[in-house]
Amino acid sequence: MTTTSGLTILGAMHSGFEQILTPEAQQLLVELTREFRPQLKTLLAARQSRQQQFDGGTLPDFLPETASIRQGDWTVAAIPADLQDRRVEITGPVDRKMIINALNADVKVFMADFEDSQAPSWTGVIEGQINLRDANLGTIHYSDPQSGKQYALRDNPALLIARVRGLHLWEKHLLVDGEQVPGSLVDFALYFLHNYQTRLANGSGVYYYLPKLQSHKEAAWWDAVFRFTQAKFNQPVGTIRATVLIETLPAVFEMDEILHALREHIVALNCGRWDYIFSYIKTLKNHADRVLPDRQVVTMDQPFLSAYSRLLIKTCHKRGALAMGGMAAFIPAKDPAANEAILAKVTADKEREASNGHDGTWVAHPGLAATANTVFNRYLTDGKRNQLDVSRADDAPVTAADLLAPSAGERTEAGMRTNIRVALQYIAAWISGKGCVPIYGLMEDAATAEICRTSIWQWIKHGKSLSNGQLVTKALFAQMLAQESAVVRAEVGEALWQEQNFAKAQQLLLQITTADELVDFLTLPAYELL
Ligand SMILES: CC(=O)SCCNC(=O)CCNC(=O)[C@H](O)C(C)(C)COP(=O)(O)OP(=O)(O)OC[C@H]1O[C@@H](n2cnc3c(N)ncnc32)[C@H](O)[C@@H]1OP(=O)(O)O
Ligand SMILES: O=CC(=O)O
Ligand SMILES: [Mg+2]
Repeated sequence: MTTTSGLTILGAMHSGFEQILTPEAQQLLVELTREFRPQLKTLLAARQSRQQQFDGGTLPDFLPETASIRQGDWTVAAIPADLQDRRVEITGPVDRKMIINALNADVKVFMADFEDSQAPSWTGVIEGQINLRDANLGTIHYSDPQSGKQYALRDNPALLIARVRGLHLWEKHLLVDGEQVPGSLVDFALYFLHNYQTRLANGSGVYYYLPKLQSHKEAAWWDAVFRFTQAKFNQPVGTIRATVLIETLPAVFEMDEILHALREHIVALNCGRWDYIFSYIKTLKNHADRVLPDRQVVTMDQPFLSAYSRLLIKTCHKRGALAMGGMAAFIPAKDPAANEAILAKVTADKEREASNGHDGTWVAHPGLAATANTVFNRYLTDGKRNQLDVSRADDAPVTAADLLAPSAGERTEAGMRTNIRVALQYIAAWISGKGCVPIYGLMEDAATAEICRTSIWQWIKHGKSLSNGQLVTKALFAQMLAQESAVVRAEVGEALWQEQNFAKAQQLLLQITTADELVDFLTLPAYELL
């Protein structure tokens, strides 16, 4: 259907969708797309040419042309009162029940996710906007058809921040001038339009998380999008506030520049560790001396990850921005002894972040909020809301070599087989519309699944051997994929195997892992199947 505004809507207009895709929303999408899509394409092309340099042997480094920004004396705009204390944030997809449970959890913030934990099906995207609108209005409720349990918001729910899709994702159900609209702009625009009045009436602002940026020029693009939107709705600069995930290897070398480009809108950077590990693999995919070991040993105490966390804190605090920690992928277990072990691991992870100087952290599940609170409450006593006073100014400088340091650890047959089973199950879930799933006791989302499949691709590319002496080849992978698919088929049962498109997932995993060129994001070919 092509509307009078010039937007073509290819997705079905289910009941209630007209409240989101209103004429005003359509107009905003058309204007934003016409204004910002051409530059976005240039930025995406720049990612490719920069990657060609890394593929040719160049290593990422701090940019000489922006040295004056790094050396300059400046800070970002003051942080609004309701964003000062973010000691524990829960994250999760924009399903109705999850939103209510997240906002009711014992956390300061809920990051409502259109990215790593959300498969962007048409209904998921638009229903997500309905759900967030109702959440901001305070009217959201849900009745579970299976259990009959009723869900509604508690008093003083957590603060809501929406994470939009990454710049690489397109919305195939919406066309402007015959071409797809950037998914990032769809999520941004619809969330702004349907919530800014409610949020401002409540004395707050419109808050976003921005994922997967690769350069300060992309940050400047977002800054321009914010300015355009604020001006259009006669709202002052700073109505919109952003937290930027530093979760790509190129971006870690441009943290000052990203803060500077967004200085009137930014409040924090966040260590998105899972995408960061994925990006380390992808960016350095041709560098035989930087191939990572098993995913299980790439933990935050690896030198390159420790350097990343410390430099992010130092950079943010120097500029007056918060430095958010990231996600431990553990989720609670039913068995009490197993759960105790999980809580101990989460405690250790959060302790490392808090003692480094992070201002807050993420949890994947409400059952982990108390554990994370306990750790951060010990650092935030006597009315302290954050650790902006921890400057790390006396630390030895974090160098490019520190940020790129190779990781010690084995590549094992068990590690490779686990990667296969996890990637297979995750892709099957994603193309069936579910972007975050529990697999073998861990939270798995787009970022963690990317690590699984790119690790194997890189082991094949560089002819790495496993600790048992087996050479990792395309043939070995294909053989293990067939074997592990049979294991998963037995584990999930025939009905789910058929229902969740496991055969398609198996085919896609085979294709992207044995391709000569690394596929940029698994969600790009997977989106064709969604
Ligand atoms: C790399 C990154 O980007 S990290 C950020 C992206 N990832 C995420 O956001 C992870 C979000 N977490 C999740 O989606 C879920 O925790 C999962 C899928 C991993 C596990 O969910 P479930 O299988 O439902 O777990 P479980 O059965 O233990 O849930 C118990 C209850 O907690 C709720 N719950 C679990 N996780 C969350 C969450 N993140 N937010 C809100 N509620 C949650 C469930 O809805 C369920 O509620 P109910 O008792 O009312 O039915
Ligand atoms: O988005 C978070 C990450 O770890 O990736
Ligand atoms: Mg991420």
